[in-house]
This record gives sequence, structure tokens and C-alpha cells, in this order.
Amino acid sequence: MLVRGCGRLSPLLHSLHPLGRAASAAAAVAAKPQETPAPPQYKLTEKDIQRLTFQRNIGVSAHIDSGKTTLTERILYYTGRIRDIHEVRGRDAVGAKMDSMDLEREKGITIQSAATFCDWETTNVDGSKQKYAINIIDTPGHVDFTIEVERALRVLDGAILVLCAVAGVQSQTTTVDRQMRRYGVPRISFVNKMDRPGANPWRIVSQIRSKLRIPAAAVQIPIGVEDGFKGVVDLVHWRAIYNEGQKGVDVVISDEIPADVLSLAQEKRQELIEQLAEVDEEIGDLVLEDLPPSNDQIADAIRRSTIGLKFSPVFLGSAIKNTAVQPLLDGVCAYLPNPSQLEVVAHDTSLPVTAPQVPLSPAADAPLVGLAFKLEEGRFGQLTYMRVYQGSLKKSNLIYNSRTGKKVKVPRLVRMHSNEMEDIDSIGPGEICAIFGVECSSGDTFTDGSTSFSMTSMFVPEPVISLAIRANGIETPNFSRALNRFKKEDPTFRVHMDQESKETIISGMGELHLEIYVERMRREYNVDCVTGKPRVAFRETISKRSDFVYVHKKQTGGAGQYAKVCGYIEPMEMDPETGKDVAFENHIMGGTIPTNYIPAIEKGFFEALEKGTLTGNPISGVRFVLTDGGYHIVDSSELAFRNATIGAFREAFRGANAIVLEPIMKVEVVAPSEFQSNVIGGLNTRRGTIVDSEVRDDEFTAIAEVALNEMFGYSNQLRGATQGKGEFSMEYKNHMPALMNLQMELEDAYKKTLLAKK
Ligand SMILES: Nc1nc2c(ncn2[C@@H]2O[C@H](COP(=O)(O)OP(=O)(O)OP(=O)(O)O)[C@@H](O)[C@H]2O)c(=O)[nH]1
Repeated sequence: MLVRGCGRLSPLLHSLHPLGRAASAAAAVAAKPQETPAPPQYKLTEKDIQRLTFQRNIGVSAHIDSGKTTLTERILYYTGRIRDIHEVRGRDAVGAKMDSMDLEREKGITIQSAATFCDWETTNVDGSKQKYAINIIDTPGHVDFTIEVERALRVLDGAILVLCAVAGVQSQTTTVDRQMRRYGVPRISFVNKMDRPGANPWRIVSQIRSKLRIPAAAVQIPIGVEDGFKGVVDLVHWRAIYNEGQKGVDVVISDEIPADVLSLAQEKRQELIEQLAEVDEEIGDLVLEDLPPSNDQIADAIRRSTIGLKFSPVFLGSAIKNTAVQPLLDGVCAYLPNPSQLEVVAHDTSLPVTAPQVPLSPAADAPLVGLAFKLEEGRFGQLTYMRVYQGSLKKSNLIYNSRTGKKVKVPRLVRMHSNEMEDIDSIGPGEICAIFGVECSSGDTFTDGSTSFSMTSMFVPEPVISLAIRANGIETPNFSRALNRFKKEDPTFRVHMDQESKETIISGMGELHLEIYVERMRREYNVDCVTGKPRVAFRETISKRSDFVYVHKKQTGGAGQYAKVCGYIEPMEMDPETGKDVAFENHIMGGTIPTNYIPAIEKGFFEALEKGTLTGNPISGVRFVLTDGGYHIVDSSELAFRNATIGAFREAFRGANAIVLEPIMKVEVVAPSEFQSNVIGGLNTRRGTIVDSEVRDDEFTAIAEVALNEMFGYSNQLRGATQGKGEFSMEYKNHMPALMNLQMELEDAYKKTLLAKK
């Protein structure tokens, strides 16, 4: 069993974490000693078990353009959720169901994750049928919208990792893989685009093993190649599966394995058994005794090891050619977990933070615990997506936000089908729904008020790029209305006002991310905007502890201002679960500062973080510890304590060896092999470090780590260096200290702007 929310992952995965700060940090959490949670308090009834056994919550995630939306469209079609198939950027100009925003349809990319649900009937080996209810979230592939993947994976029980049969494991595949590990999400792999020339599933299987470092084996082999790809051999149940009829709706199963693939099928079934023997004891024992496992034993071992995060079964198909999608759905039902197979935990906020977490139970009669994982502004007010983990949620119920303590009534409850919704009266545990008219933030936990449970939220990466924005012409209230809405919906989109330049600055995960919001302001809010040049989101941090004793004293005419704060600031590591790396701690005992002034001190600290004194960039990686202070019965006020804190922080910051951090990007370039040296040379001149490269057929891939500051103008350079045949994508890796000369340059430039203002 997996424990979600407290970081107890499979021991195997601890050692298998791929590159990256987030990954190693996640491993660090996993290594924290955790007490084993007590068994859930609420027992499942027969009815619960019956319902949960046939319930799946899955995500479809992958590198950009791997075919997630195309695949989801087929899934919806075969399960009867949509009446016809429409293609991404298709000629009928309708667009795929899950890309419901106009912008998504125009650009052919997924921007927001979309949720839907469907029923799928599997046919058992004995011919009997079994119906499963599946909730699906289709997520964007582009790294700029990575928060959508984070929040989907936070609440899903399993995932389909889609890979292109030619391109294989790409940079965003490793990112998604890391996100799946962060939330302990078991996955089955789907090698899509088997119709493409050069499709090679065996190379992809070996890349999953070597690059994603998870044992994997194909559970199918293809029948026919490229244009002639027409079906698969199911290696587990030893049968051939073909798609026939209009849009591949008819699944034809034959016990006869075509002669031309028979020996490959035998070889690959053996390989599957050997891989399973490495991760599953039962198969391991059979192999040791030289006994052939039965089909059912193989299927059970695949399910066990997939749910245990030790293995990923690999399926093959072509979404666009409507081939082998139904067997993938059977695989989802057979090998991915149902909600009762994951052990989910929550903090009981009425207990000390060190208390062990409480296991939740997906029992319908237990007290409600649900997590609001996504917000969207709809036509009827705020739409809050919620995953119910324990208990049931009913329309008109009173529910409690465990962060704010506020009580709200659920006026309307719906199940989402992309941008359409279906009203429902109640929803059980293990389900995903959306509620209307409930004010909350993304990541809030809701209960029925009888418990104080709170679930950990999701990881939020830091923005890497920012730009100044203003309305073209007179600013209407819609300008800030739009920004406020986007900020609330998307925690990776930040807005702040630069106090010196009085400019509104928006920050996000990449140029595309910000561009899409600027475009949405125009389309959805009728606000045309003028934007400045994109700027790298540098940050400042401290490298050592610095103590402060600070008195803020002012005597002017009337009431004076008096506040004294003492304490220290120290470097702080990022919390791998939430991505937070700033904290305020109050260690005052004995009332040297009355408690009603503490929030003002906390506010002052967060205000001081907005602008570092070196370069004017935001400060991160700092813990502020308040240990002592003093007040005056008449002259102290919230304002005085806020000002004292800002002054104290600035003073301490100067003594804490402050440095500038810059975002480092993982850049992946794919180009024809003849341009390899040009491309590598180009990356070198931008101070890039090549971390991986691969040549296949006449194409090569290079992966490098390059400071974002060095990446401006790269698309032009790459075009020139590859006669327009090279492509690149990049994603945020982490913030690292900037080189000293860059830091000095930034400091000088900042000093000049300050002087110019005087
Ligand atoms: N040859 C081939 N092309 C495919 C297949 N599946 C999808 N495509 C094409 O690949 C492109 C990308 O497909 P999408 O479904 O938009 O991919 P996506 O992963 O959802 O894209 P993003 O959400 O933007 O990351 C489209 O042009 C599809 O027509 C396939 O099985 N074979």
C-alpha cells in the first residue's frame, strides 16, 4: 500500500529518483522517520467495497504533443461519452473535447487540465463483462502550464504516461515522471504513434528503464508496422487484438497469434516474466523453480508491482489510427489502483504538528474530508474542483474550510465533462466533483466540521520570468479583476506592484504562460494590454544566520510610534511537499510583545521579502525567527511593529551574506545529426552544461542546463545553426547562485535606477 501525503514511498523509488532538486528533496521527505499511521478508523462496508473496486481516477500526462488529447478523445468516444471524434487542429474546426478553450483549439495545445468521466466495460477472459467508472484528467504537456499537472497528479490514483513511439522519453516526460513520483502515482506507459515511420517501441521500453529508472516491460507487441499497424498481441492473456469497423470501434480478439510475430511474442513474454521476477516475489520464486507462471499470476504480479510503484507495464498503440486504445482501457482497469488501495493521510490540526498523520478511509458514512485542488471562474461564479477522500458530499450540506474555519453551504454540485457539467445531488469518497459558489483557495481542505483534518497541498514551483504590464489606454476595473482571478486560479502566476516604478509586474513559468494570460485578458475581459520586455525572475537569498535587535521609534507631534523586535533570520531549505522556502516563526514567550501585534510583524516580514536590497528582486530561502521585543502602552501600534520588522529585516539581511539567485533551465534540443556540433557549440557559448545526448538514426537530442538569462534569442540562433530544422523546449530546473560578475552588474543597474529616482 502507498501512503499519500506523508511521503512514504516505495523504498525502491528512494534510490531511483532521477535528476533534479525537487526529486532529491522529495526523497529527503521520504527518508524522514514517520510513524506508521494507525489503521483507518472507519471500516468499509460491502457497498463501499463494491463501488470502489470498480472506480478509477486517472490522469493522462506526457511531453508536449505526444497525443494525450487525441488519446483522451478516443477514450471518450469508445466509452460512449462523445458521439464523434474531433481532432486537435482537425479539419472540421471543432477541436478535441478536452481542449475546450478557444485558445487551446486555435493553438492546438492544452492549456488547462480538463476533467471528465466515463464508464468502461471490460470483457473478462471467461467472456463475462465488468463495468468500471473512470474519472479522467487530461493535462497540458507544455512546461509553462506545469501547475496543472501538479494539481491533477496530487488528486489522482493512477496515470497513463504517454510517449511517442519515435521520440521516446523527452524532457517533459522526465518532469512528469518526477511529478508522479512526488505524489506516489502508479503509472502505466502508453507508447503512442506506433503508425509513425521509425516507430520503435523496444527503444522506448529501454529508455523508460534507463532514463526514468523504473523497471518496465511491454505487455503487448505490435502486429504490423507503421502504416500496416493493425493490432497488438496481448502477452499476458496470449491473444491477438485487432481494431476493425468504423473508427476502430470493433475489437476483434483471436486466440491465434500471427505466425510472423509468434517468436517475437514468445521472446517478449519471457522478458516480461523476467522483469516481473525482479520486482515481484511470487514470480521471482516461480522463475527460480523454473515453473512457468500462469496468465493470471502474471496479471496479478503486474497489478501488485504497478500499484507498489515498482513497475510500469508498457502498452502500445496509435490514437490517431484508432488502434489498441481499448486494450489500454482494459489495462487501466486491470493494473491501476482503485481508491481504496491507496492509503491517504491527513494532519489533524487540533494536534501538535509533530503528531502522526491520520489515515483516511474511503467509507461513504465516515466524516467528510475533501481537497479543493483547482479553481476556475465560471459563468455561475467560482467553480471549485474537489476530490473527496473520505465520507460523502451532498448538495446543500454545510462544509467547513479547515484553513479558515469558515462554514459554507454547497449550493450546487456537479460532475465535469470538460466544459460541460452534470448536476448531481451527492458524491461518494474516491470521486472527483466540482462545487459552485464556495469561496476558497486552491489546496484547501473541507470537512463536515466534526474533524480538524487538513491535507497537504501541492508543490508550487517558483516563477522564472516576469514582465511589466499596463492597460492600453485608460485602465478599467477589468484590468485588476482579470489579474486577481488569474492569480487566484493559478499559484504559479504572480502579480505585484513595483513600489518604485509603480508598474504592475506579472511573473510566471515562461513566456508562453504570460502570453496566454495577456491574450485571455483581451478576449475574456476586453482589456488590451501593453507589456514590457520579458525579464528573468532573479531572486535574492541569504547564506548565513544574522541576528537583529531593532527599535523603531518616532515622535512627531501627536501619538508616537514605538516597537522593538529581536530575533534572527537564517537560510531555509525548500519544503519538498509544498515548494515553500520562507517561514515566519514566533518564539516569544511571556508576552514581551502582545499577541495582537504578531500578525503585523509577520506581515512586515512578508512585505520585506518582496524586494531585496541588492537588486530589488524578491527574497526567498529565509526563515524569520522572532525571539523577543518590547512595546509601549501608548505608542505601540500594528503600523509601528510592521515598520520595525521591515527595518529589522533589512538590517539583518545586510549581515547575512546576501546573494543573487538565477533560474536554471533544462533545455532539450532535437535536430538533424549533421548540425550536432553547431548546436553543442551554441549551447556552450551560452555557458550551458550538456547533461545528456543521444543520436538515433539521423537525428540527435541534446539536453543541457543553461541559465535562463543566457537563453534570450536562442530560437533565432538555433534556426540559423540548423537551417530551421532544429527544435527546442526548456523547463525550469532550479534557482542557483548567479556568477559574481552578473550579480555585480545587477547590483550596479539597481543602484543606478535608485539614484535616478532621487
Ligand atoms: N502519427 C500520429 N500522430 C498522432 C497520434 N496521436 C496524436 N497525433 C498527433 O500529434 C499531435 C499532438 O497531439 P495532441 O493530442 O494535441 O497531443 P497532446 O499531448 O495532447 O498535446 P499538448 O496537450 O499540447 O501537450 C497532433 O497533430 C495529433 O494529430 C498518433 O497515434 N499517430
